[in-house]
Amino acid sequence: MRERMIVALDFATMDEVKRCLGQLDGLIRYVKVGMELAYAEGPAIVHFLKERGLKVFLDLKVHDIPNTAKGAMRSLARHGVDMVNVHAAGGVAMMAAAREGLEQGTTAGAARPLLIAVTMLTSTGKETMNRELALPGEVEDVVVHYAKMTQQAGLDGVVASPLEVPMIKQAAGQSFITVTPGIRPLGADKGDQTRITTPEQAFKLGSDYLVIGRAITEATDPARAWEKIVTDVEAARI
Ligand SMILES: O=C(O)c1cc(=O)[nH]c(=O)n1[C@@H]1O[C@H](COP(=O)(O)O)[C@@H](O)[C@H]1O
Repeated sequence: MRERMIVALDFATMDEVKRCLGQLDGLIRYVKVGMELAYAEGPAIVHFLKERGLKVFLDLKVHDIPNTAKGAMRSLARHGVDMVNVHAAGGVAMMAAAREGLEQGTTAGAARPLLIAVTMLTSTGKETMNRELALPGEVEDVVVHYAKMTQQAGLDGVVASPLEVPMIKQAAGQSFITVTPGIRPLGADKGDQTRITTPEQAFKLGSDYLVIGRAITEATDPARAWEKIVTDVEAARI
């Protein structure tokens, strides 16, 4: 189960990452490098984390014309990460091009990183989606539509809220991967997230990977926060 809990290292410097990893030493297996850290520290941060034996989800949410997305993925593949992502809203042609680029860039004999697509950001609620993004209907329906597009493009899975996982699995099959942020242990501050669940609920709903950031990284004692989540999930017998 620990292999399926990805800690979001949303920091701006290598020093902050080192401090956080020190606090979580020996506990975590999988981390996420997002835009803040990747733009500040570059590919060196990925190599640093891989050298420490951690799996890395490089979350750069590529969203561009197909040719550019393909080139971006070709470059990202060279860094030996385990998972990368695009925005499903870029469309089927863009996602298929991204996959092609990723395959071209992967070193011969090495495993291709998992390629997943962000559906509707977990910070977006129905009201915002309907009014600002001019997408009518329910968030779940749009998420499932994006999941089907993602599958059609030959990607491995999607990023969504745990709340949508059962519908995604029903539409795309059990082996279609779901990576779910929007995780908040009971009592944790919701912050900018809208579509949230507890870690226990996320696993119960069938999420393959949980992405957890501030509930761990901003805790007074990150190791204790991590262990509490693990204990709660185990107590729920998931
Ligand atoms: O692609 C992502 O990882 C992502 C997609 C999404 O819809 N929502 C979302 O929160 N994320 C990321 O997941 C992490 C969630 O962080 P916390 O809200 O602090 O747990 C952040 O690093 C976000 O960038």
